[in-house]
Amino acid sequence: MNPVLQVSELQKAYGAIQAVGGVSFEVMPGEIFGVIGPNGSGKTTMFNSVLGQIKADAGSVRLNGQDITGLDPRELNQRGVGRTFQTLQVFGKMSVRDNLIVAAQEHEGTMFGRLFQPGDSGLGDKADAMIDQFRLRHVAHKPAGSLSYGQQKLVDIAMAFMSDPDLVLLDEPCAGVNPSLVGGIFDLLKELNKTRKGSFVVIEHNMDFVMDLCHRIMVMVEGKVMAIGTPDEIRANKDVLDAYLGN
Ligand SMILES: Nc1ncnc2c1ncn2[C@@H]1O[C@H](COP(=O)(O)OP(=O)(O)OP(=O)(O)O)[C@@H](O)[C@H]1O
Repeated sequence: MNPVLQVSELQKAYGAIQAVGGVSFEVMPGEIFGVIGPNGSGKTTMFNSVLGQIKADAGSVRLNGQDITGLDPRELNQRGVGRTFQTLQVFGKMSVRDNLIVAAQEHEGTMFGRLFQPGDSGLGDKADAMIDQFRLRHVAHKPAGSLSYGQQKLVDIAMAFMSDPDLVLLDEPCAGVNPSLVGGIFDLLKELNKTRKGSFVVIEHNMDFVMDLCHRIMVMVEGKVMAIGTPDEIRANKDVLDAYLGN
């Protein structure tokens, strides 16, 4: 089996700070791959370099064997890579349903939805199916900005899945979410992984969430990979316990 994502020797510095110092890992088809590490260990910088949000200084990124190093986020989206951000990216004044339609339109390369009120453009059924899967039916026609933070987070995640991506990168899906909604996000990601057979990369500080959700986990410390392994291997790793989990 060939990896979906292959990151090799990725590097990114901000002046004297080596935010990402030669990170390599692979994500296999259908795998949920977690990324953990202390604040400032380079997780988001690594993500943004993989996703073309920022330009890496060195290293390469391959998607299904093809070199995608340096492609911009729109090109990546059209090649089947979805993402969520640490901060919400929903359009507050648009309805939940229209947010989902716009996300799919962007994948198809039309800016129509951003420029005008989106019509259905054949994507309404798909948006409705996603709304049902994410249990958002009761708020589907409300402006996304009027929803609770946790519900907006669900909309944000649903938007990433509207393009039927092979690979989705989720940056802290639980951050700021009321604990009562965290279980819902967990169940959804498990279900999406099973039904859509996509691969996910998940940055998350919630240890129970990440340990239960992920097949393998990478630990980053000071811009480098300290360990990659199954949750049990990571829990038992002495270096990881000393540097991170034991705190
Ligand atoms: N735009 C930037 N300019 C300068 N330094 C930056 C910038 N972005 C990140 N850094 C620095 O790079 C290092 C890695 O930051 P990064 O946000 O990638 O870590 P992180 O592991 O995602 O942290 P957190 O868990 O807090 O989100 C930190 O020292 C941070 O201060």
